Amino acid sequence: MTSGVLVVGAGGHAKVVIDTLQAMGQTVTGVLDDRSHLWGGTVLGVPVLGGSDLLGQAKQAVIAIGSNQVRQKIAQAHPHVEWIRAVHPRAQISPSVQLGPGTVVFAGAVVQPDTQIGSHCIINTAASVDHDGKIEDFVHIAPGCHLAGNVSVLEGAFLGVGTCVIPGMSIGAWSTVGAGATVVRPVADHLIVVGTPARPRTTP
Ligand SMILES: CC(=O)SCCNC(=O)CCNC(=O)[C@H](O)C(C)(C)COP(=O)(O)OP(=O)(O)OC[C@H]1O[C@@H](n2cnc3c(N)ncnc32)[C@H](O)[C@@H]1OP(=O)(O)O
Repeated sequence: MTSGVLVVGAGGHAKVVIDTLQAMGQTVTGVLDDRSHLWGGTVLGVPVLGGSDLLGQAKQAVIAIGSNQVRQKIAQAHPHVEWIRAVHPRAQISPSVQLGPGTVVFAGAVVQPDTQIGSHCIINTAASVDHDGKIEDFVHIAPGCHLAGNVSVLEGAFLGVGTCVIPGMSIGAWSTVGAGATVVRPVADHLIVVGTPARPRTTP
């Protein structure tokens, strides 16, 4: 069993996860990535040890991959791993907030009272989730998003950078909200919406 934390994924998102874990005082012992050309390299000075099959040796790990589908697949394939939370010391999280295992919250993010955040979510840099939010598993809320009170984001949804959501809205499962959109009506499952007000993207 490897001591310290393993990080799965060797891309840009992994750099921010490693930086966040180190800011918490955690020791990150290795990075895992299935792209074999990265093995033997480093990410922020942390060695890339091999592929995700090495998770079998992990005690604690975080999945640092932006794709919501890929995080779900890896988490489901490795139920024995202790998925830890990575919460930057300069994120502000109300004590009443519930955070699921494997979820990461980056610097400058604010999560207000009685919000529930599921497993393997990403609350990215300087995003805010206001009171009574319900964020389900495998959601990614990108940098600078602002969710007003009582917003629900269902499993696997992705909110692009700078999204705004008015109070009480629901974002459907595995939906995508384009960068800079303003959500003023509920969004159905498996939809891509863009713009202000956000509307389903029309394809030519
Ligand atoms: C730290 C980090 O980096 S975290 C990562 C954060 N990432 C993001 O925020 C990315 C968000 N992604 C987007 O907004 C994307 O543009 C998506 C998902 C909405 C659409 O992506 P694609 O399917 O590749 O769309 P594509 O680029 O082909 O554009 C298709 C059309 O939609 C329009 N469009 C794309 N994105 C948007 C948007 N956010 N708002 C308004 N219109 C948009 C394009 O202008 C284009 O219109 P046209 O056909 O009239 O020229």
